[in-house]
Amino acid sequence: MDTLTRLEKTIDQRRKADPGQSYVAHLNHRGLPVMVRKFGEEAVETCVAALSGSREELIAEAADSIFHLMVMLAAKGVSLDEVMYELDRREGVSGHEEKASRSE
Ligand SMILES: N=c1c2ncn([C@@H]3O[C@H](COP(=O)(O)OP(=O)(O)OP(=O)(O)O)[C@@H](O)[C@H]3O)c2ncn1[C@@H]1O[C@H](COP(=O)(O)O)[C@@H](O)[C@H]1O
Repeated sequence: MDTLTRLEKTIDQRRKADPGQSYVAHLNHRGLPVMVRKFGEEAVETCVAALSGSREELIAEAADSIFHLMVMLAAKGVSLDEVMYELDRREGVSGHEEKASRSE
């Protein structure tokens, strides 16, 4: 099992755990707006690290962003498979091509 699949399973198992024992449960207990805000904060911190941080800081912030994105997706009932399916669907379609097809 790959890292993201294992993380998705762990997040699913911890969602309803004791918020005092589990950070995932703590976020779920606080609700969707907090999860969304945390993801937004981590995404901005990733941008800051990309512009002015070290390579190690960028890796750490990227990991925080992915973790918080996955917590938010789980709360919305969206699976990793669905996101991977969407990426697979786009495979081989140039971003330029896709954008042009939208303006037709
Ligand atoms: N991958 C992660 C992971 N990445 C980041 N974080 C936590 O995300 C938080 C982000 O840092 P912040 O400083 O922004 O948060 P904070 O200020 O401490 O918290 P807030 O009060 O603002 O919510 C930190 O507490 C990190 O420890 C993670 N917490 C958990 N996981 C995974 O989730 C699993 C389940 O965790 P628990 O639910 O805690 O058992 C773990 O085994 C890990 O695999």
